[in-house]
Amino acid sequence: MPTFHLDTKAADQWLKQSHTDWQAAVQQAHDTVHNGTGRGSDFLGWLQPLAAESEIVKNVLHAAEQIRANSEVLLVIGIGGSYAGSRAGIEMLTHSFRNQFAAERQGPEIYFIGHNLSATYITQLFQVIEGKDVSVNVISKSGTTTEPAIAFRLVREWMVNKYGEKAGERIYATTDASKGALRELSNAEGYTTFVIPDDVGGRYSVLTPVGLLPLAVAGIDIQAMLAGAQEAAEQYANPNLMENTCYQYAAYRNNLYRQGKAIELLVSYDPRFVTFAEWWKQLFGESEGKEHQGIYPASVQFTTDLHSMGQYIQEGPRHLFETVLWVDEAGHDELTIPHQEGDLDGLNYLTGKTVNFVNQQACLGTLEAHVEGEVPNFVLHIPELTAHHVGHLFYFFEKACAISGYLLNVNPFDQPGVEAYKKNMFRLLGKPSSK
Ligand SMILES: O=P(O)(O)OC[C@H]1O[C@](O)(CO)[C@@H](O)[C@@H]1O
Repeated sequence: MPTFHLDTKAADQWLKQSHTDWQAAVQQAHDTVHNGTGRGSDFLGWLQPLAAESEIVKNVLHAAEQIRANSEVLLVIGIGGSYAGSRAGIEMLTHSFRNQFAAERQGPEIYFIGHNLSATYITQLFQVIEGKDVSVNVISKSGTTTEPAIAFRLVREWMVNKYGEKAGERIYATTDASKGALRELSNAEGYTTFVIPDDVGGRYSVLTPVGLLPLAVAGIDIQAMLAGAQEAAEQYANPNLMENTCYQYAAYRNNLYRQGKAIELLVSYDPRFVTFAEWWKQLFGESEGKEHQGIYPASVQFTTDLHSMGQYIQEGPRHLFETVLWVDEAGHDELTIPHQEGDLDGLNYLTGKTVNFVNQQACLGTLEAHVEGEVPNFVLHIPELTAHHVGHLFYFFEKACAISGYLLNVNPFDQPGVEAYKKNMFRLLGKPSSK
């Protein structure tokens, strides 16, 4: 089977010259993760992906079938790690215009809510779902996060107005096994619930019921996804830096950081990666940005952003490096550039070429230009956007992030900094201390 690999001359050269310097540190980070001896080691539950045939997965599939059978819309309520992964997976693996394109869509329309406090977004979403049959998956590990809690209160009221006593049969809660307001409410209302394991933090939870239920409702083969994650877990359990692409990525980015490259751009050449980049930013941003350290994770979409951020990347401050996601089999090779009499737009030199070919030349040309402009980069080759490979991809970055965090000497599993805004917001809102 074609596999994930890293590619660029600079990274290869660095690896050949420096692997011995980095091997000891990588081995130490590997042991810290695998022996559970580091800071945050209570949160290593993601290291072994769920078995595709497990009871949990069967229950998720059963709930997804129910939702697909009786709903025109699924509302997914969550923020951060309780939302970005499933949205990313759906965007990578289903039709680009899924919600608008009933003929192609497998399953209900899926909308996300609870990841902002925009009255406009919420109001307009209620307009979109008016008159439709709706199910709800409310997701919150803590069960107390303000944004999804407010959204759920509004959605619950809407559901009770529409379905009365039967509203609860259409509400699925994914939360802690025993604590938090959402758990208490779910128990009181008798919702079907799924558990976010104690040892999996929000940003590492996409391959638990957090991500799996919305993904399954979208018609994605979650068992193939878990098999891909399992493949990655085995492949990246090898501590040898020369043989482990995931560890090479973790070490190389730390090496660049030590040379003053403080910003990493995740680059993709397909809008299907827009939300994946958001997921990746949370993963690395919350994991590494602490103790006044950490690479700033940013993202760009090419070729779109070559016409906006391209200038900055080429000639701005030299504190950037790029990680390019490239899909080897992009699909739709049938889309070729037609011949036109007169060649008034000057494009006949491309007659018969696929759009994918042009995109690839754009990528190669950009890589060359950015290397010349002192923006180091490397390419992660993804064989194809299938459920299997996307499961592998999620795991790749989760593992890389844990290793990278330990190489940076921070706890990759906590996020104390996010409390600061909440404290102020609660004071401004007059939240009682007992709540
Ligand atoms: O699932 P919860 O507990 O609602 O948290 C959502 C997100 O909020 C954070 O706790 C940060 O505010 C993230 O770590 C998490 O992914």
